[in-house]
Amino acid sequence: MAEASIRSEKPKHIVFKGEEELSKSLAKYTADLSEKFVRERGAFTVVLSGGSLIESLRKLLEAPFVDSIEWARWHVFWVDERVVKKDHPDSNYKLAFDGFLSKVPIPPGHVYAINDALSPEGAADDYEACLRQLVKTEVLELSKDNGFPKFDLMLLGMGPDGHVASLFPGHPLVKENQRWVTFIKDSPKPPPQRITFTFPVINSSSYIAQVVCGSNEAAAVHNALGTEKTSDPLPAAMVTLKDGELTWFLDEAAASLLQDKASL
Ligand SMILES: O=C1O[C@H](COP(=O)(O)O)[C@@H](O)[C@H](O)[C@H]1O
Repeated sequence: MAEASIRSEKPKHIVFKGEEELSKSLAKYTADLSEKFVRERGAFTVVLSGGSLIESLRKLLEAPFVDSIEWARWHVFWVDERVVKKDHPDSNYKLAFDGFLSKVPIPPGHVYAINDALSPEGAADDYEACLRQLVKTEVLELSKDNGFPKFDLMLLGMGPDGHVASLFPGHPLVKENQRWVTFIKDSPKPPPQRITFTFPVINSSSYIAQVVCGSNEAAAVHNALGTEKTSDPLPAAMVTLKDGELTWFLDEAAASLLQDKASL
């Protein structure tokens, strides 16, 4: 089992006056990384969350980003997905498709949704097999450090309880350290059946933007960005990159309980 990651220092965090400013900055950050990875290796592997994150990506759909990004080089994945049909209101794929993916020319073959005909176990196995195939075709790289897939950018949200992906506080899945993709049938947040990337995959990323807005999340942000040692950290506090860059994008409401909350 993985040890609970304890940070020695606070990760980088940027506080914005409001969600509008955050969204603009997130678009530039994402576009700059797209340009870097397309130049360096001809592809950009991007992992999306569900929830409010998708709305915060809206500025990518506007000038100058929408015209300058090489969308054809993007490969899009989900850090977690609800095991429902792709046209179900709870589907993270549907949320991203309706609000973002249907508005940009990413080739449909580069959008890796789950197989919604399978059980949670089957869908997790199938998604992991898909990732392994993409390693063979060199779309996806492996971490030299631990052999887990290394995505270029993960765009993560966080729930008010401090969960990330479908990794919930106190749930044994936070300790999974073998699988790339696993499943949960008792998610405390509905719907109960989901698949999720595991922490070794999340923590092998090159870049992570942890995007959090609103006062409902303020206590979890305060907890997760603290450096106090605890044997039972929030999942959001377990996002930690040894060989990558983690940046928290916060609005003033989400940062309201932090001491250093000077905003841009
Ligand atoms: O259930 C989920 O919740 C989290 C957080 O969502 P938010 O609406 O509070 O931002 C999300 O990141 C995850 O992908 C989703 O499945």
